[in-house]
Amino acid sequence: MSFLMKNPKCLKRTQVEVRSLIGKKGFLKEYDVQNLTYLKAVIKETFRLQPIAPLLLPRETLQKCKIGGNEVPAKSFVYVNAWEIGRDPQAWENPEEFCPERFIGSRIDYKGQHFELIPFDAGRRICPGMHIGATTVELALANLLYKFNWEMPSGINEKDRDFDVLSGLTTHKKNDLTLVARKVDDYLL
Ligand code: HEM
Repeated sequence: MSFLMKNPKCLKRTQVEVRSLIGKKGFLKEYDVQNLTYLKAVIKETFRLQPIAPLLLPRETLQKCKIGGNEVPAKSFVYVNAWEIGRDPQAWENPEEFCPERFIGSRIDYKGQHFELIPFDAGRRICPGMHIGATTVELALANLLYKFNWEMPSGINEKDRDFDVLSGLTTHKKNDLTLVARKVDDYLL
């Protein structure tokens, strides 16, 4: 929601997609979100810019090895910086820009096959809850956008919408995102 409030055109496009696909159905179920291409792209773009575990989980090397040409002694802690990888200019065009469109028609996904996008990590220890995690986020966002129109409270302006996070293994917003939700009458949907 923070990224969408900062990018009203993306908010509008996501909302139009959700409402036109779901029509007057009243509530979205898990199987509905499979057809929400743009909303899925919004979530991928959010995972790219703001991975929930920015350094994934640390690993300890069992024996000395080489990573990217560097000698790493045995019993070293190794961190993979998913946050930095998601903003790598060699992998992404305009990496700092929130642009869900970059995923439309792209094969890049977060399922561990594309190392430029690894919010759930990759390989043997990839998050086993990846599908339920992503679906839960998709479903919650889709229903929030379906049922409500969203506005900034009066007196809050552009510069108050920050992306500061608290330090920790997982990302939590430092300052709450406070929004005004206006319920859309069913007959208007
Ligand atoms: C959007 C939601 C989620 C994200 C971004 C996420 C991300 C991650 C990441 C980055 C790891 C560390 C992988 C590693 O480097 O070892 C992990 C591990 C794990 N996640 Fe998730 N996760 C999410 C939701 C869930 C859910 C819903 C469940 C359970 C229902 C779950 C269960 C686990 C478990 C059990 C591990 C440890 C796996 C292992 O050590 O082999 N996750 N997750």
